[in-house]
Amino acid sequence: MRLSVVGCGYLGAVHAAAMADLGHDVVGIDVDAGKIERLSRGEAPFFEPGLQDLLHSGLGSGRLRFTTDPAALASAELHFIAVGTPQRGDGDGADLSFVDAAFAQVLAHGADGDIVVGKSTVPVGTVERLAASIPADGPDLTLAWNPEFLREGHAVADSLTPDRLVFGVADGSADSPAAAALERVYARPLHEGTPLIVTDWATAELVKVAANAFLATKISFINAMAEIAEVTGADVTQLADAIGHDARIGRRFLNAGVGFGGGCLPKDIRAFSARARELGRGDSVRFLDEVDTINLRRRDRVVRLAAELLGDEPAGHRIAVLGLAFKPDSDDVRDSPALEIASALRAAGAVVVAADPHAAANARLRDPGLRTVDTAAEALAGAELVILLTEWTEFVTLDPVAVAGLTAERRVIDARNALDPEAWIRAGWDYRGLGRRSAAAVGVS
Ligand SMILES: NC(=O)C1=CN([C@@H]2O[C@H](COP(=O)(O)OP(=O)(O)OC[C@H]3O[C@@H](n4cnc5c(N)ncnc54)[C@H](O)[C@@H]3O)[C@@H](O)[C@H]2O)C=CC1
Ligand SMILES: O=C(O)[C@H]1O[C@H](OP(=O)(O)OP(=O)(O)OC[C@H]2O[C@@H](n3ccc(=O)[nH]c3=O)[C@H](O)[C@@H]2O)[C@H](O)[C@@H](O)[C@@H]1O
Repeated sequence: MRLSVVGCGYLGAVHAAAMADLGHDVVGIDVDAGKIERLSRGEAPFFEPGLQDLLHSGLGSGRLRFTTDPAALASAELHFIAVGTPQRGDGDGADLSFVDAAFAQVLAHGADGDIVVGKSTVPVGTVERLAASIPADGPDLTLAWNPEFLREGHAVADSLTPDRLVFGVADGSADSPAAAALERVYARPLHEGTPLIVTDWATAELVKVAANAFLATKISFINAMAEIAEVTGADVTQLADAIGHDARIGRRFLNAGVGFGGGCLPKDIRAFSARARELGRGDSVRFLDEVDTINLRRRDRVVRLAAELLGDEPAGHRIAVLGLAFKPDSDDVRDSPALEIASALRAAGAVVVAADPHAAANARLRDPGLRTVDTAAEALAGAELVILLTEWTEFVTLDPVAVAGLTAERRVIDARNALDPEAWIRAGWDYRGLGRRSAAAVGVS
């Protein structure tokens, strides 16, 4: 099929390349000329494992191209909208101006019979509003919403072999032309057995925010347990292992630490709450405000713990920060707990030296005064405190014996509970996890 993807960011660039891999003719459109230039050269504009190869094969096949020209929409019969829906500057709700602008472009360049498929995460009711906005003399477009569940760092596999597909169509019927068109788009994964749910617009919109709200809740739940563990001497990692063996609970997304960040979970739960309030159902998801509060409290906890370990005054002390991205295998620093903590410690006067394999440049764009270095060893040199904030493999596999010689003091905060406490304690470190058992209780002398 002939497809367009409007918006080529973390979601759209991967989606465009994945659609070409599924055998479609795809044009990716973005207003950012620099991004389009890099994509057209086969260069991923952000770090995402496997994306570069997927781009190369798409461009090489002749089935994938990128442009800033919205007139290219005319070459496609089905248009994916993958632009951003960030938190509004003046409140918790989603800023839909990019979605509206992208839809206006499709209206301007699309043709009768075209199908518009939203992938951006939007508040429930958005599709209905867009459909109602089509002018009487506009093209006869059909709207569908196909929410995306990819995870950064796993985006290629998640796009090529999703764990489920959700098609939201006007009448909620699998027999509708829009559902049939989407079945052709996703013929390969559907043939491979990917579960499909065809539903109405509102359910499809809600599925997406409900999924992210559930994941965020799971993380804040375990972080709340970490807070209790901290005052009782219990160990939250063992607690997570123990409850996670119950298949009804499951161990995934029960890693306590510094909490969730990124361009999605934080803004999506806030937008969901804001939308529920608009609908007069704020009470139904009020717990999400608590989920947000618990999450943000974990960042403060790390800043306070750092101060405590440095004699209550971080000013002037050298701190090695390992990790700036909101999660490993990504260069994304949007609402990154790691970056926020590094910046807060700097603001408190600490001499912060940070390392991240891929996110340092993005971090410096947001905090230009932040000192970054290329390797963990450089960050650790002379440090009085080490804080692990993003669990990149190269950080969690550091040898505590070998790196002990680099730092001025052997103090480490494992803000992701990703290190082996016993190994670090045995190597002479004052190890602090978040909600993990203390050195004495681990039984290491
Ligand atoms: N990043 C992720 O892992 C996922 C994101 N989502 C959702 O997908 C949407 C996009 O998210 P990201 O890709 O992370 O955002 P992003 O900010 O990385 O990408 C958005 C892109 O849209 C472009 N854009 C804005 N207005 C445009 C227009 N009128 N025409 C063409 N391009 C335009 C921007 O230049 C930018 O490149 C959001 O709603 C997000 O919640 C959903 C699932 C996963
Ligand atoms: O809507 C989106 O954009 C996406 O948001 C998340 O994906 P992503 O933000 O890429 O990353 P996650 O793997 O979900 O991690 C989110 C945050 O939670 C944190 N996290 C995750 C798991 C955990 O156990 N503990 C924990 O603190 C991570 O460090 C990270 O900061 C969802 O997992 C995707 O399904 C969804 O498509």
